[in-house]
Amino acid sequence: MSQPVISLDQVSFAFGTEHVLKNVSLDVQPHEFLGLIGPNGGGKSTLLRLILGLLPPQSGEVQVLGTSPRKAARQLGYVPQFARFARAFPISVEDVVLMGRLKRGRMLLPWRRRDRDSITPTLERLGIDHLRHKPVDALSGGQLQRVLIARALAAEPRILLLDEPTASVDRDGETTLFELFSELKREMTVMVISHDLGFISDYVDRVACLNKQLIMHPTEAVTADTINQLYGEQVQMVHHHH
Ligand SMILES: Nc1ncnc2c1ncn2[C@@H]1O[C@H](COP(=O)(O)OP(=O)(O)OP(=O)(O)O)[C@@H](O)[C@H]1O
Repeated sequence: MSQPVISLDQVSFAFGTEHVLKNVSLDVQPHEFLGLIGPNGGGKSTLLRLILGLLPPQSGEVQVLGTSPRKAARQLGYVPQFARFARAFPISVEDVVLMGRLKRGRMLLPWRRRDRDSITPTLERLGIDHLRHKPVDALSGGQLQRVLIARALAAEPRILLLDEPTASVDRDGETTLFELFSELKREMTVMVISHDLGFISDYVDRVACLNKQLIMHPTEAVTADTINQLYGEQVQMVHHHH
């Protein structure tokens, strides 16, 4: 097996006295598509923030691409939870996506024509090229989520981390996006937080179930019973037919 691109070894984390992650160990392989599920408050977003180097573990070790999360930060694409993105800025879709290119560290403001052209394939891939000049505060929730995904991809990351990227997207849109994530795994490693196990199990290679502690499952081994025993009824377990 090749060197994991994300490796957590016995990681624990608490906010004050509230223990959020307990002895979490996880290895994610190159080009793996991993689903992360678990109840509200189970620690999923916190785990992503540790991988991003935004929070330090209190004990244990996090390694990303064989180094510290901070050193690997430029190689990471992050799509934050939609609700956490303040969108009351008078800037266009194009500007938000170009912000992703800034991370590559080879761009100079103001944007040149070449810079603007460079994001066209990404906008087309997400089906949002026609929205390019719209202000982001005029977008629907689903459109904004696509813009945030395009911004992360514009940085040409080796690892893409997505925190509930389809929360505001309708079922057809969700299918389209998960088909895109499946395609992207040829180019990068993809890790996605979701509440909808029944849906994601058609796409992901493995499922990590997190409720302070983390348990890994091959996708086909996760049943409604396992989920209900571990996490109660909060995770949807509906199988969808495409
Ligand atoms: N900045 C913070 N300060 C204090 N406590 C926090 C902070 N961020 C998160 N928490 C707490 O840590 C716990 C885990 O939160 P986290 O956001 O990681 O869960 P989650 O699994 O992503 O939940 P959800 O499915 O609701 O998004 C929660 O109890 C939350 O209240």
